[in-house]
Amino acid sequence: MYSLSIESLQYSYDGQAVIDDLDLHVKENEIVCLLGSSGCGKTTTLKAIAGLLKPQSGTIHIGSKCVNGTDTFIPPQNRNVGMMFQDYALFPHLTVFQNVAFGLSKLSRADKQKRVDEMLELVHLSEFGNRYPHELSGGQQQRVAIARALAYKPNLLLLDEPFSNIDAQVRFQLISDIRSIIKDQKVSAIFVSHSKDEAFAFSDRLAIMHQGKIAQLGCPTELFQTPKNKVVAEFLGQGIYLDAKPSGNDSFQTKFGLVNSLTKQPLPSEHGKIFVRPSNIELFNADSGEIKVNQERFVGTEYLYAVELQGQQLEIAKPADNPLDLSKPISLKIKPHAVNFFS
Ligand SMILES: Nc1ncnc2c1ncn2[C@@H]1O[C@H](COP(=O)(O)OP(=O)(O)OP(=O)(O)O)[C@@H](O)[C@H]1O
Repeated sequence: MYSLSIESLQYSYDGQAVIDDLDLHVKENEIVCLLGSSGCGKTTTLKAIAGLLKPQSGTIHIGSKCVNGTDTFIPPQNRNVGMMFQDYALFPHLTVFQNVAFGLSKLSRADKQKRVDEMLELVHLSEFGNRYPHELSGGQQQRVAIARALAYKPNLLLLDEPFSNIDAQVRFQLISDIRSIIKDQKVSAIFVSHSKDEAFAFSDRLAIMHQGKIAQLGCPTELFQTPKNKVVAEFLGQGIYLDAKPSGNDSFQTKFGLVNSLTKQPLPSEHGKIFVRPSNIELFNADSGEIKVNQERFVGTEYLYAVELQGQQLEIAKPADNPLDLSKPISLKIKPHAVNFFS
């Protein structure tokens, strides 16, 4: 069974479709990231799941329970969904203990104490129960927010850009900590982000959103190696398109030589384009070569060389201990990789 199933969801603001026939299925104990550019409908999707807005059509099931359908609309407080947002929204006038206890009014005093103690221990803040939010660091506040969201044992956790206010130096440690906490608690979660680095670190599968739809759902390697379309390929990182003609079922003839693919697939015989990321291109000094470097940049462990290939700009790295000699001819080769071909 899925912990969340969304089918044919439609939502418009003032007649303008923002979610357009969206389908999404999240497995039990799975963390899925909704990843996409600004305005593609990520937050609106979360709000529809939480019941903070009412979609015009489509169905949403949380576990086996229908929370949104033709004749059904379960209000947010009855969906058993935990939420955690960018600004943490801790109550400033309540202590850490009181913040975590906030949603537990139905429990007896002793059960409440036990549950909050468990939660604070889980997020390593047992010593901080009497502090107020302003007496905590950003990362500690975020851990209180996760403790509060998990305290009443939600079936599903919704996280909207929860790490964007956290200092970059501690962000990835916090992401790893919160991921472990969610996995320990065996809760499914939907996480909204702009950042693919955060998404890779935090989630099991990524749903790339584009114009109100899921363009593709899969684990990071699957999306990288077999993007269904150009939107997905480009969203996951910089690259360029090169004219290419398939040759056999695992190589492509390009202006820069034969490119071997590590994945075999039936290919059409006509020309198309391959999407090549800078990491798949190697620059080197040769006896002859036509590659012109427009700019060289030293960034510590490597040099970045700005080049133009078939009218497209990109930066290609070389290790700092093996730089190019710009006074000599430069050539390139495209390394064997899982080639993305588009007809
Ligand atoms: N209350 C509203 N009234 C009208 N339009 C809205 C409203 N809220 C959002 N929108 C529009 O709906 C679209 C989707 O917004 P949404 O907040 O879901 O995007 P998002 O993918 O979460 O963006 P971001 O990454 O910038 O937070 C945007 O074009 C936005 O301008």
